[in-house]
Amino acid sequence: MLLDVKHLTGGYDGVDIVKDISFSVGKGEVLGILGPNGSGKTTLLKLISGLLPANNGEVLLNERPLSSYSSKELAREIAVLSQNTETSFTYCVKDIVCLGRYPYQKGFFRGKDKQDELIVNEAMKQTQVLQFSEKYLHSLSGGEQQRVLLARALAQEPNLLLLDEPTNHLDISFQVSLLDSLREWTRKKSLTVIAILHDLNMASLYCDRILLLDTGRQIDLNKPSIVMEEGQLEQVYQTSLTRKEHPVVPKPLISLLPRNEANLNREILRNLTITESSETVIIQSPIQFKTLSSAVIGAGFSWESTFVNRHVDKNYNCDDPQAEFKTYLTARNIDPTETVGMMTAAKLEDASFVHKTEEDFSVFVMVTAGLSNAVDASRSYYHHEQESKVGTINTWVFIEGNLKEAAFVQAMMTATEAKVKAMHDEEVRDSITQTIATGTSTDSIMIAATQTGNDYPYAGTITSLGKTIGLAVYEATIEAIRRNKERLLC
Ligand SMILES: Nc1ncnc2c1ncn2[C@@H]1O[C@H](COP(=O)(O)OP(=O)(O)OP(=O)(O)O)[C@@H](O)[C@H]1O
Repeated sequence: MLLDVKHLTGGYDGVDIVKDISFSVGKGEVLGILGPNGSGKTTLLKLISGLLPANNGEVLLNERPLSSYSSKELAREIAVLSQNTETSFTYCVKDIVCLGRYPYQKGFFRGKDKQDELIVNEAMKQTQVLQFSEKYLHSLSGGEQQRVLLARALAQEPNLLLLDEPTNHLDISFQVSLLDSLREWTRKKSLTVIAILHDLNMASLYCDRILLLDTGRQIDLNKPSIVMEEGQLEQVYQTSLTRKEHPVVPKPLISLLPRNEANLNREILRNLTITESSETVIIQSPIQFKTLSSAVIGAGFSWESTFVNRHVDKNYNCDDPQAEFKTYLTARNIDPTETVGMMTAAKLEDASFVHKTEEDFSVFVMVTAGLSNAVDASRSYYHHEQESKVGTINTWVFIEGNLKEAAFVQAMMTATEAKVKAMHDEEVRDSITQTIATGTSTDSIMIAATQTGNDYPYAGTITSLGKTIGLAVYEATIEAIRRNKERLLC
């Protein structure tokens, strides 16, 4: 281990600020320190760097007590980028970065050699401050000063880099570039980084492990996916927040919840405006619903307030239906960025609507069913060619409640199972296999929740929410199927 911190306790004027902290950091690791204001993060960093003497416990660097290092020796091992940028410098940028080479100078009057020049240049290149070489530090912006001081720390060629809010003054591009560079240096040069970060998501994305502090105590030390547990962060920061997984990399992301967004909002389902014509069924809401859908517009998870089920001719064929649908919506003054849009060749006059109100929540379902393309999912393997027939069952489920993501997925399963049962009970058949169909080959579904009111972690078939979804979707699908059958008979 490069660094071992054992039962470290310390503070100011005999008052212990950080208490009994223990952890080890290996070569090439990035350790993030998180915690609320005043929780002791900077104090801990000062104790680790030797700037502040410990009242108890010890810090071992390369298995040697910190106190056994001379100050020059220590400067070759540890570089510190502290929170307050030193704007009082009257040196130019290059001279400041050169100060990073001081621990390597042997004689008092010995100047910089070629090696020093190369290292200083490289550090300035990596932090993108070469263009400021001849400028004075105080003439630069806060973010530029921050990068110059980081260049000085890098010029020190330390094994351990201690950073106190290194992204403080940086815009998002420099934040990402700095943290990307840190990651690269840890891999290539076995540099070890301990960084105090305030941005939970940056910590999640860039740290191997996170040390979480609260009132000077070690609350957790683990990888981000474990430390960044919703309840634990809410407790430590005394703030409402919610955790989601990053859409691209396997790391958690934290979103803050503004207080007024958490208000109860009952009766929303009764305030939906439904406009029906042969061309569209449009449902509009005064609030945005959180939706999970397989729609042409607004697929996946999103927040939407307008829901459009659009009739298209059975010969509708378009290379880019998404672009075409967006143009269609825009021409009708409907904002595609707040819309879930589905298409169907089914007659929209046959749409069925079912509303169920329970004590704690309500569910509203709309189904349109065209059946000519009905398929048995267990035997669709025997469909050799893509049939040209068009038929779609579009199912919309609106829920008044606060659903966890798992509940969205379960609501989708429950609604699908209810649809399949309706197909079974109405004996809708797959025209190729002649077995009972389970749906059509182009079915689409949407679960939309107000995210207000009671919490629903689950929506499986035996939960109170699942029971109501199952019944409402079943009834609506049966009705839509019967109307479609009647139309075919006429
Ligand atoms: N030089 C000092 N002398 C006395 N008390 C101090 C000194 N520096 C900090 N403190 C106190 O120690 C406590 C922890 O401060 P510290 O700066 O370590 O917290 P922090 O977690 O880094 O906070 P922040 O997120 O606000 O930067 C605070 O209550 C602070 O007032």
